[in-house]
Formats: sequence, structure tokens, C-alpha cells
Amino acid sequence: MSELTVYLESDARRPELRTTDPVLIAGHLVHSGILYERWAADTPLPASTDGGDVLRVYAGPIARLKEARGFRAVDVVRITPRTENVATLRAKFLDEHIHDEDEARFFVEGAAAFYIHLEGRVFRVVCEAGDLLSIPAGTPHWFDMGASPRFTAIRFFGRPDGWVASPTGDTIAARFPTFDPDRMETA
Ligand SMILES: CSCCC(=O)/C(O)=C/O
Ligand SMILES: [Fe+2]
Ligand code: NI
Repeated sequence: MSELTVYLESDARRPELRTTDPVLIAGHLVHSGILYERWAADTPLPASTDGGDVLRVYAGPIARLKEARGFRAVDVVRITPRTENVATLRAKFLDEHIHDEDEARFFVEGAAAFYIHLEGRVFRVVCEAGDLLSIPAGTPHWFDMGASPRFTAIRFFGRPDGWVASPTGDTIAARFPTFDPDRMETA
């Protein structure tokens, strides 16, 4: 289930708030300029599905977000139990970083967690199928797909020449719980 957990950046042990209510998740995040929406994402994706298939299935919502927010390109990240080198892929996003454009991701399968660091807090958003999350440009964040990742996400880009991540050098991510879908806590 999608979940927002809010921590003070100084205390990764005792969250201030935890909720699985999509309306509350969106309401808490919008104050910080973060967009969270629930979209329909119930099309089964067989193991043979590739990125092009995913883009065809979700062509309608993709076109709408591109038009609304000025994105010019999309791609698909699909991690399944058959994906090789998952530890390397996981490590790529585990350190806090920023991008010089908004980071918009639409999850259509599985689950993974974004950790957004701003205003002295860490907002951990566990995203599942149907979640659209857009983090404003320049916002420090990290991303954990877990040790046995399984998710499919559509990524939106403003620059067609690709995705650039700049590390912040802050080691905060190491102090916060990693993502483990089997150990989700409930409110
Ligand atoms: C959910 S897609 C892979 C993660 C990613 O693109 C990113 O920038 C994480 O911070
Ligand atoms: Fe990122
Ligand atoms: Ni800080």
C-alpha cells in the first residue's frame, strides 16, 4: 500500500506521522511543492512486457502529463526478479542527490520508496502501482528499490538528452531505514 512517513531529519527512529490515506499523502506533500496523485494503473504486465509496451498501454496519461508540465521525453524502468545486477542498480540511487529538472515518476507495477529531504524533514513516500510523484527540481532526495526489487515506473524528462543526478554529498540516507516491502509498518 502507498505510504507517507514523515521524520525530523535528526530522528530516523520516531516518525512524526505515517499515513496510507492518498488524500492525506497528497495534502502533506503539496505544501512542499511535491505533486502526488493516484492514477489508474491496473493493466497486467506479463513478464515479456518491454518498455515500448508499457508506453503504449499508458499513452493517454503520459501525453496528458507531458502537455500539462512541459515534459519532452519519457522512458521506462522495469525491474523484475529476472533483472541482472540489481545491487548495482539499487546503489545508483541510494545516495542523496538532486536533478536540475522536476523528477516525475508514474508507478505502474510493484513498489519502491522515495526519500525527500527538505525543510528539516525527510518525507518517505512508498510508491505503488497508480502513484504519480513529482519532486521539484533541486530538491535533495534518494530512492530505494529494496534488496529484491520489483517495480515498473515511467519517467518523465524535460531534457531529451537525458537524466543527470548531482550528488549532494550529504550522508543522511545512511541514517534512515531502507525500503523493505515485507516490513512495512502500519499507523
Ligand atoms: C523510479 S525510477 C528510478 C529512480 C530515478 O530515476 C531517480 O532519479 C531516483 O532518484
Ligand atoms: Fe532522483
Ligand atoms: Ni539536512
